Amino acid sequence: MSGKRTDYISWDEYFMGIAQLSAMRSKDPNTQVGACIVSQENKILSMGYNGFPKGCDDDEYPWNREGDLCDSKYAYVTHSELNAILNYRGGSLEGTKLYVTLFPCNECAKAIIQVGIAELVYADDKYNGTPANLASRRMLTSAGVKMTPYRSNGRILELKV
Ligand SMILES: Nc1ccn([C@H]2C[C@H](O)[C@@H](COP(=O)(O)O)O2)c(=O)n1
Ligand SMILES: [Zn+2]
Repeated sequence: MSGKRTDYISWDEYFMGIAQLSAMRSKDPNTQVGACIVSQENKILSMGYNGFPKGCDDDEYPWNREGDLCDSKYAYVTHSELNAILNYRGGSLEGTKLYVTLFPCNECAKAIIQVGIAELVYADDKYNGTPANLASRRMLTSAGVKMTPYRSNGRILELKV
C-alpha cells in the first residue's frame, strides 16, 4: 500500500481537458474547438484552437456564418486541428494521437493523414452525417487512422484561475 492519491485524472481526461482548455481561447461565437497532439510516450507535442491566421485581426475579420464566403468566417478561420499541426515545429508527427473536441472536417482529415497522425479521440460529433463529416470519415478510414469517441465519465474538473 503506497498511499498515493487515487482520484488523479486519467491520460484521456488530461489530454481532452487540455483540448477543452485550448478551445476556450477561441473567439468564434458559435463553435469553439480545441486540439492537443500527444506522442506515443504521452508527451504533449502541440495544441491549437480555431482562429484567424496571424496578422488577421479578430476584430476586423467577420465571425458571421451567413452571407458571401468572403464576408463569413469560413473563408478565413484556421481549424484547431490544423493549427495544432502547424504549431508543431519539432519534426515528425508520425504515429501520434490527436485529442480534439469536435470530429475533424474533411480538410483537417487530409492534414491529419498526411502528417501521419495514427489515432484521433474526439468529444463532440455535432456535424455527423454532413458531407464534410462523411468525406472526413471516408478518408480517415481509408488511411487507417483509428477514430475513438471520447467517453466522458461525467467528472467535472474545476479550475480556479
Ligand atoms: N473539427 C473542426 C470543425 C470546425 N472547426 C471550426 C471552424 C469554425 O471556426 C467553427 C465551426 O463553426 P460553425 O459552422 O459551427 O459555426 O469551428 C474546427 O476548428 N475544427
Ligand atoms: Zn477542419
